[in-house]
Amino acid sequence: MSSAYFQGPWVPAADRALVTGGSSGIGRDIALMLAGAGVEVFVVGRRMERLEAVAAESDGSITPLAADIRDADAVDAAFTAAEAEGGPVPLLVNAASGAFLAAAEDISPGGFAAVVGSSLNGPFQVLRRWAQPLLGAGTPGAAMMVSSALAEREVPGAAHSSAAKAGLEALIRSLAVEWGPRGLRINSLAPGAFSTEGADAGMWSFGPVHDAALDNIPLGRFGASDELLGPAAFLLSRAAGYVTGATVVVDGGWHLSPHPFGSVFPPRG
Ligand SMILES: CCC/C=C/C(=O)SCCNC(=O)CCNC(=O)[C@H](O)C(C)(C)COP(=O)([O-])OP(=O)([O-])OC[C@H]1O[C@@H](n2cnc3c(N)ncnc32)[C@H](O)[C@@H]1OP(=O)([O-])[O-]
Ligand SMILES: NC(=O)C1=CN([C@@H]2O[C@H](COP(=O)(O)OP(=O)(O)OC[C@H]3O[C@@H](n4cnc5c(N)ncnc54)[C@H](OP(=O)(O)O)[C@@H]3O)[C@@H](O)[C@H]2O)C=CC1
Repeated sequence: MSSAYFQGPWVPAADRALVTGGSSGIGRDIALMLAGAGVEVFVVGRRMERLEAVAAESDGSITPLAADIRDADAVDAAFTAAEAEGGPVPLLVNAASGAFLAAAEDISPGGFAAVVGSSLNGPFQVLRRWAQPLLGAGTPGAAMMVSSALAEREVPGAAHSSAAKAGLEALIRSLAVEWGPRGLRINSLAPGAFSTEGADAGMWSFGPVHDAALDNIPLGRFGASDELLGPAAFLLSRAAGYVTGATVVVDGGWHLSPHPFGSVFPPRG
């Protein structure tokens, strides 16, 4: 991944970063972008072999750390490992999350908990554990949480995910206020529809939802992965030094659509 995203004032705000969800899709692209700009990166995900594959694409600057972000002890162990040599990690990207398409009445308590766990509770554990040593040491830092362009919209077929992402946005605003005076910036990057390994196997694998999304994006197409990298680089750079509690929406205008997910879910026979 090119370091060209970081130029001029868009210098990474620090030289060490932890990226959850760094083994696939959006998180992987961001991890490789940071590594290409000379940042030491720790990638976190559940499956070690996929993390190792991303690390192998770097020049040794990416270190894989396996953890499920829903497991507070595993999150603590990952940060402890990342902090072992260089101390608190000033840059955080949380891209890990999971969702599946289902009619609301078919979402079991376990299914709801799995999605909210990976999209709200887990990200909170990650943010809290990231912040604790920085706050203790008085070291500045910047976090970018990957939310969703539809966090404040209706998303039939993904009620659990949209509720969790709305909660994540609210969480970010509160933490930006609590931690801002102590040197931490917390923002969110809100993607619209992007083709990734996980989303293609999930959300976008159901043709009617894929097509309804496409029909409702004002710019008329899904986003290209490199179209997220510039906004991500900005939020993680010194150029964003006065930006906190903000959401940068990168969605071709999708959130402005009257019915962003259409009305095709649940399927009506
Ligand atoms: C606008 C778009 C916004 C967001 C987009 C994206 O996020 S794109 C990002 C795309 N990337 C990803 O999404 C990342 C990969 N995705 C994931 O990791 C999974 O979607 C996950 C979140 C369910 C993981 O949870 P896990 O490891 O704990 O998995 P588990 O197998 O142990 O199941 C736990 C519970 O969930 C239930 N359940 C599971 N699937 C379905 C289903 N299809 N149908 C119904 N239910 C389902 C399962 O039955 C069980 O409930 P039970 O039996 O206890 O009542
Ligand atoms: N693609 C899209 O159209 C959209 C994506 N988003 C958001 O963008 C982010 C990235 O999504 P995308 O790249 O598409 O998804 P992918 O499924 O391709 O990547 C998800 C990554 O998160 C990791 N992950 C998932 N669950 C956990 C967990 N519980 N603990 C630790 N790691 C986990 C996965 O690794 P592993 O499975 O090995 O754990 C993988 O590295 C997510 O927050 C998603 O909600 C938002 C709107 C639209």
